[in-house]
Amino acid sequence: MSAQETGFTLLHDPLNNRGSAFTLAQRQQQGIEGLLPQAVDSLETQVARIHLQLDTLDSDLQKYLLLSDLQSRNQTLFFAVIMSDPATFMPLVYTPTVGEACQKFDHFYRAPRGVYLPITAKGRLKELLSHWPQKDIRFIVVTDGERILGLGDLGVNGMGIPVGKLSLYTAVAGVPPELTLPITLDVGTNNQQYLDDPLYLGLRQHRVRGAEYDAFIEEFVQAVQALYPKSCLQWEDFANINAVPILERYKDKICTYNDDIQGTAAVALAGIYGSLRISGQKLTEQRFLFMGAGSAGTGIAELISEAMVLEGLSIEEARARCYLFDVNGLLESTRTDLADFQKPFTHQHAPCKSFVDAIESIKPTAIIGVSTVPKLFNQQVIEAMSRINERPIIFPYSNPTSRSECTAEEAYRWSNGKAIFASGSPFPPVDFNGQKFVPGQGNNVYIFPAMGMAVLATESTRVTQAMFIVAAKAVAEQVTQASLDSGLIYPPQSQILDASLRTAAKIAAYIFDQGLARVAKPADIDAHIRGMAYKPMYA
Ligand SMILES: O=C([O-])CC(=O)C(=O)O
Ligand SMILES: [Mg+2]
Repeated sequence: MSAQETGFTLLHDPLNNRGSAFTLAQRQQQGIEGLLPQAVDSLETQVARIHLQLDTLDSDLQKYLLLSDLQSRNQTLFFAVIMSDPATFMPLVYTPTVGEACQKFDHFYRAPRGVYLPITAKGRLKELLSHWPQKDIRFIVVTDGERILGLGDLGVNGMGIPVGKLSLYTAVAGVPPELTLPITLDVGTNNQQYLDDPLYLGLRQHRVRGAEYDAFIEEFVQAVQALYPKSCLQWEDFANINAVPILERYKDKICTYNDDIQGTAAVALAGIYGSLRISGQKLTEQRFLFMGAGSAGTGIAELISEAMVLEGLSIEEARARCYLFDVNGLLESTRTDLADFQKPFTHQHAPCKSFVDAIESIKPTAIIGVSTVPKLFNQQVIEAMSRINERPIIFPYSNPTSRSECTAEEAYRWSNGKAIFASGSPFPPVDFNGQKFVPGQGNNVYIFPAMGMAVLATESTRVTQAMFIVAAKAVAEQVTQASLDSGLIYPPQSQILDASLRTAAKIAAYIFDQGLARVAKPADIDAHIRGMAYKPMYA
């Protein structure tokens, strides 16, 4: 706790508040004796009290709100609770519950969190950013709220996503919370429901586009660079039209990445590597068909292609093994409605409007759903995949659960237990034909916190595509044979902190080898990272 901070303000500072765990000596020293009941709790007792409070609530949204209030009151306790049982708490502070929390953010708004930068403040972004109390910021997750999960344009209500992602940087990979900063850029919203809602909290105008938007982003990037020169900027849940050009513009200039494009790509690649351990096949033998042709789909396709190049294919041969399908059908060379970023995956093929026909013709070994449209992997689709493949790879990656292309139960049932399955949002285990299947969560949460920890430990100047391939391999390597036997192709969530620290160490080693680090290489990278990792304890 800081020297000047005494008394009442200390009890209202979430970074330093200990609530009922302040010792009697601390209470006397800080002038807060009498402001708390007499008992002095251990952190364990405080955690048990929160568990008890959560048990009285029956909706996940209520639990989310309780945890969010706790985060604004006592951060140590918040992280101690989340880290006490990540498999239980991740679905509450992250997908799927965070999706519902974002949709209703303006109705349930309590304490402010993070920084809001409206386009009406252009020219003054540095000033607004400087109001954030912490000065050493290493990770920023920023959104403009236009494509929140698969839920679409939620305007400033999207702030739940940067907040949730950064909580996981800490809970899942040990990045100290005071080094993180969630930001929402408010350029308006095209969501009429919000524009008509008197409780909506953002600018009441349609989204700004074009040169004015680009200039706003540029001013924002410059302000971040000026105030936080060691920070890594993570773009999150921007619409394709902005996500792709922003990443292109900045990826070779600053330490930055797009989680939806690159983080999702890496977790998909990890899932493919894991699946190949089950099927015994080679990456270069696979054919991928994507449902959805946005930046997540092309991002995965590109990273898979780059990984195939490492195994001997040319980039053209590799991309030729990745096909995309969207609302207008298969991406093929007669289509005239395609964007530049989709063209590398647009191949010679007859026009095809039916996904099942595309499966019959292309004979993919894997289908990956990034469409945000639920139920597109229907019985016919899964049956077709199961006819063509001994072990079809079925990845419905859209989030939250309500947008998933199919459920785990459907995939196992319709494939007669043959599917190698992973989904973007979590599904519970499935009993089918006397066998228990544990579906993996193919979510970028296996990647972005680890990437953050690696960047922190190395002060890397860049985040490169190759770093995501290293991350994917590191995640897949850790999956045990026992997990694979139950169908689980990712490390179990109960051990996600340990898994992320291992992944971070692998990425960090690569960063040092590539000369991208701004700190000297420690003798033992693993120990260095574990030593830096945040532990939820009162200092
Ligand atoms: O947040 C998640 O669960 C994964 C993700 O980035 C998205 O769906 O946009
Ligand atoms: Mg996202």
